Amino acid sequence: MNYYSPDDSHLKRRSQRFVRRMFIMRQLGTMLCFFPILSVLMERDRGLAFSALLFVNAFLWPWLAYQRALRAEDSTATERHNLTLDAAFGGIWVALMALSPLPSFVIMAVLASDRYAAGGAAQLIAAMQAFLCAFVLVWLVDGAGVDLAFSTRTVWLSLPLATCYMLVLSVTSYNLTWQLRKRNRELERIALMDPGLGIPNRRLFERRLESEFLSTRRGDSAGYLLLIDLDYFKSVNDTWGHEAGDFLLAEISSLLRNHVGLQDIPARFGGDELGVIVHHASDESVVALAQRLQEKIAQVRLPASAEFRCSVSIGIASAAHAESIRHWLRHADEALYEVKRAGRNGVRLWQPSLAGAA
Ligand SMILES: Nc1nc2c(ncn2[C@@H]2O[C@H](COP(=O)(O)OP(=O)(O)OP(=O)(O)O)[C@@H](O)[C@H]2O)c(=O)[nH]1
Repeated sequence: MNYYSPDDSHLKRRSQRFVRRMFIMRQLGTMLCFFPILSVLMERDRGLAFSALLFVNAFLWPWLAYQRALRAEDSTATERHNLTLDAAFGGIWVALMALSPLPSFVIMAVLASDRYAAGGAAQLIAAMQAFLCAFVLVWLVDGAGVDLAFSTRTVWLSLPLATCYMLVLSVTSYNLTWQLRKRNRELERIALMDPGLGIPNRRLFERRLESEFLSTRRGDSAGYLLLIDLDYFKSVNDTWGHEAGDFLLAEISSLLRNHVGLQDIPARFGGDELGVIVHHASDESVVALAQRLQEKIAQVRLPASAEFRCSVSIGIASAAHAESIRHWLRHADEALYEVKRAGRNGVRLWQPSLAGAA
């Protein structure tokens, strides 16, 4: 089962948003088309019946299409069908205008860009087919007239359609892109943060590790890596339960967030192991920072036990001594191993003499 696929209610909400957006665009489009088409129909003396039909298409059809899509089992598919019907109606009006060039081309441009924005190439092709079928049919039945003259009034009445509609379409498309970008950023944040601890996860940590390593290599900073491992954490779980273990990890993470420098990055390295990338430090200052963290962590208490004392082992390595990120990580691990080996609850800075310790 794919746990990440959207559920039915989510899909329904998304469909309804699409239908509402299309309703607004359709209302605006048909209203702006109404005036230039009416102008041409009047110039060609098409009679009241066509004007009435145009009125229905411009002002009633958007409501009918909206209700039809909203009530449908599959709103998105019905709305796509509505979009194709719009194109067919467009073809009918272009035929009845005897291809009057200005309104016809503006209507075709609006239909094409709108269909493409709503449903990509598939929607555009379906719309073009519907447009051409309706156009050819009505045009032939209507006597295949071609009237290339148009009045100044028709020109003026076509301008709002050519300008306003395109502007609204661009704004709508931009807003959608912006929302998508915002959602992507949120998804990326979720993918790179540890949900329980509110600090970066190992994936983000490794990315930052790389940029810190390169920055140290360039001489822009002096990066250090702290690997922090909780001592006897298994016994915390065994004695006070997994929830107490989670609580402890969360307390220590929030403590790291609050006590490392603004440019330093705390993260969950995995399991009960945490890490901090220190952006710029010296051997003395980084050891002092690790000891301060150790003291703070020792003050953390479990709600279930006042006697409980927490201790951590911290291995430190400088990026300057490493040839690669892998080496840097290994050095920190070797330093941590040394602390564990020496009885835990300590801080150790990697030195070349420790190479191969772990
Ligand atoms: N509560 C809780 N426990 C976790 C989590 N992740 C890992 N653990 C537990 O952390 C324990 C780590 O155990 P070990 O690697 O043996 O380490 P330790 O008991 O701390 O022993 P030393 O590191 O040698 O001092 C395991 O029992 C894991 O189940 C977590 O997110 N929450």
